[in-house]
Amino acid sequence: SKTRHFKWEVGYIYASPDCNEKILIGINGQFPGPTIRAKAGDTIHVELKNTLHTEGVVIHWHGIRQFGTPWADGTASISQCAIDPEETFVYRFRVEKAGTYFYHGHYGMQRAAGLYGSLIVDAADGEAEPFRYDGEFNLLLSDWYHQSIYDQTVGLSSKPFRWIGEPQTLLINGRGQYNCSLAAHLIEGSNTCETTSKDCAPVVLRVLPNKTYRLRIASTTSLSSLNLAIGNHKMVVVEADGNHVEPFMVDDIDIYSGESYSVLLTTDQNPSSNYWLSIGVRGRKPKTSPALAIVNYSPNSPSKLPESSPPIAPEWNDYNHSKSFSYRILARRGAPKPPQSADRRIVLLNTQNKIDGYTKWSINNISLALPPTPYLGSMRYRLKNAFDAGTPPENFPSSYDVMKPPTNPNSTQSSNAYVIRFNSTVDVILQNANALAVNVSEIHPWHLHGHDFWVVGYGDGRFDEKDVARFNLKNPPLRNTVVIFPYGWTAIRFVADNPGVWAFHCHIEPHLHMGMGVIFAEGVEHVGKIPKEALVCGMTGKMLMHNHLP
Ligand SMILES: O=C1O[C@H]([C@@H](O)CO)C(O)=C1O
Repeated sequence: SKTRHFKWEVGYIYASPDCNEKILIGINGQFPGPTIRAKAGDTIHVELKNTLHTEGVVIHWHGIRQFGTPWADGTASISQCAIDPEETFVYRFRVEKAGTYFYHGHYGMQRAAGLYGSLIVDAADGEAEPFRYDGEFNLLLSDWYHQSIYDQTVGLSSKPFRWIGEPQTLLINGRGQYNCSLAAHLIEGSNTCETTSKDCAPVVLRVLPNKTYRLRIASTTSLSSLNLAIGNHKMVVVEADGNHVEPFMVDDIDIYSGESYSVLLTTDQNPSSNYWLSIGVRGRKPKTSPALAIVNYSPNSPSKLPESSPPIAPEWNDYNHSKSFSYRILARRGAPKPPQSADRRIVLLNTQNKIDGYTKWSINNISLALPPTPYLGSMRYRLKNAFDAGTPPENFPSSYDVMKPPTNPNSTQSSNAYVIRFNSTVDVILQNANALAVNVSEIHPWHLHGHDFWVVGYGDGRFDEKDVARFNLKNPPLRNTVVIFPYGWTAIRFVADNPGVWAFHCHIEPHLHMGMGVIFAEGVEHVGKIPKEALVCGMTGKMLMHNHLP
């Protein structure tokens, strides 16, 4: 195995991802950031310089466990201090498992400003994936707003609340078309795209007939849940979040923010034609046009547009369609099985509510407020008063009606954390509920840092003790992100075997910003020597840490 070195500068750049010029956060002048490609077992070494003018930055390596390197998880206030402007921080960590991953900013709403890129881990030398393919494509999906993340952040934290609304454009590999469609000639009422900027040129997947391609698909959207389909073609799902799944064939896949998949695409259709790859919004009434890419059968010209309309996506609120897709995702035969019982069960009720008239999201009536000192340091060094004391609740009142808006919408804020016994097995039940408005319950994709977890069950309505008997302990899929459906619950199981402090949160950027997350701490006493640079800032910080007082 190798150490792979990268030297990055994070900074603002002018770009036109959807043919409209904006400023966004790029890396080395690129958007999306450079793709990291490595082999399982390699060490990644990223020397990251912050060249943003007036704000800190951190980068989270989404799906990478950071086993033994919890300080490299890249979560501001949790695993490290934000890196100050002009400072350099070294992220050094191992990538243990082959799969499709990505990285992104985890400070404020910087991910939504474009701070993301792909991280792809190939099988180690001498190892093979349990499926074969002739070539591959990488599709990093995102959504794009014309409003800046500063406008958004202030709006979300204002009274009255200003919601960010739906995105203007969906992007594939950082490119999209605003307010126009490549398929305008086939879709009544849509505008033709007239632009020459290569920033927003359509993505073309150039294929040969009768081959099998692996499409690596990851979503780092700020808000949108997505559905992806390819005209005339079926896909076989083989990977989810860096874990092999039992292969199954579909017409379309749903992908929520924070998730990744690999699908196999066999180019067995009429080769004289090209085909659309289309991505649309689900779970929220779509106001954003689908993003289109072109599957270009060689030797056709890539500019030969497909003759048929883009594939019809399922209705945005067809939750049965989405559920049946999620329920089909099961571990591949031979995959690691979960412990057959858990030592602890934590039930997390997700509610939208109010604090002093501000709109928030809370978990068991606590909205997460991050402390100024990163938990990893304050817990490792047992500092008092660095964050709120006390254990957050493990459950919610049995009188709470998850099908109705909260009778008392008022909630509280806290930075308290769940401390989990090292090496114990934990079940978490994510319970969805009605939001503040009547008859509204939204999709939330939850992402756990530092772990993969088994998805052991889903259900509608309120979770009940007797649902435990229905948990799938035979072939539950391992993942790092899982969705809770409107008015439903999702059960996960994991082993707390990774010393560190880990965020567990809704991957919707504005929802995290509104407090939708919790903190898990496990085995912090076993955390090795934390690089001082993670916990202090500047030379005075280093000097004081070294106790070399003048
Ligand atoms: O957090 C959210 O706030 C809005 C809405 O509930 C209030 O404007 C919305 O759709 C969210 O997901």
